[in-house]
Amino acid sequence: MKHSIPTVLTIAGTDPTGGAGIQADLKTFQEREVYGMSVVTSIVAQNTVGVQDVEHLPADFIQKQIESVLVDISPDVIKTGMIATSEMMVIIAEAIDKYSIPYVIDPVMVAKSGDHLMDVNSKQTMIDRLLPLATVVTPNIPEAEVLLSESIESVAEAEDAARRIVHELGANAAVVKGGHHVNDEAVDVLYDGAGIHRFPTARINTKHTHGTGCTYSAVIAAELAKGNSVYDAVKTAKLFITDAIRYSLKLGKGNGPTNHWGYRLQGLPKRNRRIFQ
Ligand SMILES: Nc1ncnc2c1ncn2[C@@H]1O[C@H](COP(=O)(O)OP(=O)(O)O)[C@@H](O)[C@H]1O
Ligand SMILES: Cc1ncc(COP(=O)(O)O)c(N)n1
Repeated sequence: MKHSIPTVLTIAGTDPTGGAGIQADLKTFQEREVYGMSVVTSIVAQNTVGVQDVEHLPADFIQKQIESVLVDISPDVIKTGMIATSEMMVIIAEAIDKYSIPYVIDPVMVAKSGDHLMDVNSKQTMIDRLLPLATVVTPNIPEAEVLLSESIESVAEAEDAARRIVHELGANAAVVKGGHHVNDEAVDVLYDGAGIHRFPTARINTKHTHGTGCTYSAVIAAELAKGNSVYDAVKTAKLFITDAIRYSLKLGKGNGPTNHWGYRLQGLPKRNRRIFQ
């Protein structure tokens, strides 16, 4: 730990409805009791229904924001979410490399609404420049399929994908998340370079999963900043996101946000939970 408290910097896009992106990351950092900082890559006009418009910040201004943070309060961990273009990826990779900071990459490509958040032509830059720097990469099934150019139909294939992302694409560890499997379990699989670990939970029947991936990777970044192992960080992230989905807030007209303090409700008497169910 570099400072009096663990510190994490997120570099990502925004969600004005507060369920995904930078806003979800900062709420999660606060819940995990690490000091959160943020650099905006793109300003997204979006809500629980979809993405209405996107304004990308110039890459050199993203670089300026990163430099402002890094020269002053150097984070224990950097997390990235939405990075729309190759140019942005190169600038971010250069900063992470220059300052040698542990790095969690959530390779955000398409929002739950189906809107594209990453230019499809920048996939190779993500693979060449960002993945080799990653302490952990957290693709969902469609993202792992794009990274590896292969389809994933089962948990065994997800395990294989996690291994390949480490051995062939150079990440230190990979978690392939199970939210997109069509079965009654949501199984995340971690390959940490030494072995495979499965994190299964029952699938919760809800449409309120906006920002699950952002929240999950933010927990991993927070736990790594505290000095925990990748295995323990993923275990905490899975517990945290399961309660965030279970106690979701039923906000919005579409796929609503999760409840970033849901895990605090575990163990409370049932009557105190009623408003969340
Ligand atoms: N309906 C669900 N029930 C339980 N867990 C879920 C559900 N949907 C997603 N998850 C969990 O939420 C986390 C994020 O997964 P996923 O939805 O695949 O990512 P993304 O938001 O990047 O698409 C994972 O831990 C996954 O297992
Ligand atoms: C700025 C930003 N970053 C990421 C997501 C993905 O969120 P989801 O988990 O709903 O796919 C998003 N909707 N907006």
